[in-house]
Amino acid sequence: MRFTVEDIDTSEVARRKALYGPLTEVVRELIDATIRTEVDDDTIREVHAQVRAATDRLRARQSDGPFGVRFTNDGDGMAWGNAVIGLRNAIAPPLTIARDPDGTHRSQFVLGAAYEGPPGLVHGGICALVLDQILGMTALAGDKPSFTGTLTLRFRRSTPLGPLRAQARVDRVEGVKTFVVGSLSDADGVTVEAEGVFILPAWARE
Ligand SMILES: CCCCC/C=C\C/C=C\C/C=C\C/C=C\CCCC(=O)SCCNC(=O)CCNC(=O)[C@H](O)C(C)(C)COP(=O)(O)OP(=O)(O)OC[C@H]1O[C@@H](n2cnc3c(N)ncnc32)[C@H](O)[C@@H]1OP(=O)(O)O
Repeated sequence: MRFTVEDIDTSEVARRKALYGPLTEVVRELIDATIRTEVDDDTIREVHAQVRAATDRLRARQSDGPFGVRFTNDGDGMAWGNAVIGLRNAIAPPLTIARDPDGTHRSQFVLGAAYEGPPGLVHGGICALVLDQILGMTALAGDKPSFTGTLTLRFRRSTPLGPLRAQARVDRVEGVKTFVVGSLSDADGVTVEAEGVFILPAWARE
């Protein structure tokens, strides 16, 4: 598993965020534009060649596999490849997840055309993706890893594409198992309810 430490300080983290964040954002826009564009065929072919060329330039030097979760010397986690929150992942919406003093985790975000399932509605698997992440981060205690054992969802009504909110809180802890509850909501209230059992794996126990 790729948990690694990078020997970098806060200013280097900030420099990398300022460099890679805008690249990811423009690729995210490219994904949306690819779905929604109605320009003429020649323009599509030209843009295809330009994107191919840009991709080849980025691949001139790249890592062998996924980004992994990297920690700085200060112990800050850089989950920059993460599918939900990753700073360098254009597939990630991305979510910024804040923690209240009472431990509740919350996020407000917008899911656009790239997350569609039924017409105009969020794909059920995307609802699960977002909820797995926020419940999973809520379950994390200190630097202990916590893996989703079971995630149960109740889709109460359709989730429209657009502005949404998610929240999660720990319900109870039983030994190595943390039970977390949460929900996804639109402006009219809850659309999906979630319950998760997150487990400190055997290999990470003292
Ligand atoms: C990903 C964690 C990273 C953490 C790093 C920290 C900081 C990083 C910085 C930023 C964080 C960024 C992202 C992380 C946050 C969220 C990510 C979302 C979470 C995920 O996306 S994660 C991927 C999907 N997830 C898996 O890929 C798990 C595959 N699986 C396994 O790795 C094992 O299967 C495991 C570990 C689940 C259990 O294995 P094990 O050997 O440790 O468990 P063991 O047998 O000892 O059981 C102990 C007790 O759990 C009960 N139990 C066992 N399995 C259960 C189950 N499935 N459901 C309910 N209860 C279960 C038993 O019944 C017993 O209960 P009891 O004690 O009462 O008898």
